[in-house]
Amino acid sequence: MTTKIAIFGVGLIGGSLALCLKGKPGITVVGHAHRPESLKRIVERGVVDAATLSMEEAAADADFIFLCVPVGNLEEYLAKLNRLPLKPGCIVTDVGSTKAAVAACAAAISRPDVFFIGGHPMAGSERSGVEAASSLLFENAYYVLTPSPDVPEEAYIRLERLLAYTKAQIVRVDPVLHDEIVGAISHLPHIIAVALVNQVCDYNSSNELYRMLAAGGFRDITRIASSEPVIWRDILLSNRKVMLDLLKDWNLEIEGFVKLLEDENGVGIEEAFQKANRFRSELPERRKGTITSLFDIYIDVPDHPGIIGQIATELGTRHINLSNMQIIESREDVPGVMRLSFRQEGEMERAKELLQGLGYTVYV
Ligand SMILES: NC(=O)C1=CN([C@@H]2O[C@H](COP(=O)(O)OP(=O)(O)OC[C@H]3O[C@@H](n4cnc5c(N)ncnc54)[C@H](O)[C@@H]3O)[C@@H](O)[C@H]2O)C=CC1
Ligand SMILES: O=C(O)C(=O)Cc1ccc(O)cc1
Repeated sequence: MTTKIAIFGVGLIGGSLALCLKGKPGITVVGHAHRPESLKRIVERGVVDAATLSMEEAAADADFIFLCVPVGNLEEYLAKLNRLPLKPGCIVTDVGSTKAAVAACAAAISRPDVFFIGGHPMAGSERSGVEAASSLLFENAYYVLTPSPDVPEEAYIRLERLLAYTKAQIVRVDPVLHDEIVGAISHLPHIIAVALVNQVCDYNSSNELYRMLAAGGFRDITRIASSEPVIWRDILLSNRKVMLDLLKDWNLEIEGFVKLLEDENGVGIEEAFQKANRFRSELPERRKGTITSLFDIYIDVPDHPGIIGQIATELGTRHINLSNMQIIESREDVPGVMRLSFRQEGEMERAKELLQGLGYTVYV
């Protein structure tokens, strides 16, 4: 007996799910694309067993349907699916970054023999499209599910079992609460990153030195400003009410800083940094998969040819598996900083000891 999985929207998230599920015992993954160009990309990337432009064909006899399209298209996809002959017991789920709107919409078109369970894998990247998909994207990440109370436990468990292939940790959250929390920890940071980059972009139009001098710190905190505009337009509009409240609070935070500076309140500035430092140090360890790495160390490296090869060889000889290596900052007159990423904490610790032993300055 085969389990048919239909994935609508095989981009970063849909493609990563496809890679997690394809080839698993008894599973067939069918991808749906809304345009011939997208179909070609999915087939070329080889993430699905079969691909089609026909919604009907993709959905026919599917045991699970994953909607991995932009949030703004979820309602339309649900409405179209609702008109198709779906297999009794079929579970329809989505991966959208907001959950309240899709939950309301699914409730309005629910059918007794088909179950909708909202979902949101809390992993991703600023990249998009099937080319960026990875089977390891969800490993160790949280994966939120937001079933309505009338979804039978049997259906929830079936989905949870299937998602075990992603190696994510499933958490059950109320959809409205999800949007409030994710609004603060994901959507607000995206707005702030974009606003900051655009502020500097405007200054830069009268003086190119801004771009030239913008280095590590600016890049680090603005990575997510490079995220897909259509995906983020939809997320922010869908979570509009929550975002408006959060932005009011954000304005208060910023006004607080304005006041501290106006008053030349050094103690207050220190307190603000101490509070942030304390809370940040209590954040859970990074839990994401490969795209943002699990365990990173940073080392000062003199900027001379051969250094990358030397470090990689030292690690390789001791069978320490490196998942990524990146020069973050490199100038002729100062040491560069290299980021080494490991999938296992133990490997990171061994690399740290080894490199310290070889005389490198290592930071965690
Ligand atoms: N980017 C991220 O890091 C994360 C995104 N999500 C959610 O996952 C969903 C998919 O996002 P990504 O995979 O990042 O985006 P993506 O742009 O990589 O993929 C979107 C896919 O939907 C397809 N699509 C189908 N109908 C479409 C239409 N009418 N208009 C535009 N595209 C259409 C596109 O061809 C593409 O394959 C979104 O709902 C997003 O909120 C969830 C977690 C993380
Ligand atoms: O790139 C990052 O760090 C992200 O924040 C990725 C991301 C984007 C959207 C989501 O709904 C969840 C995760």
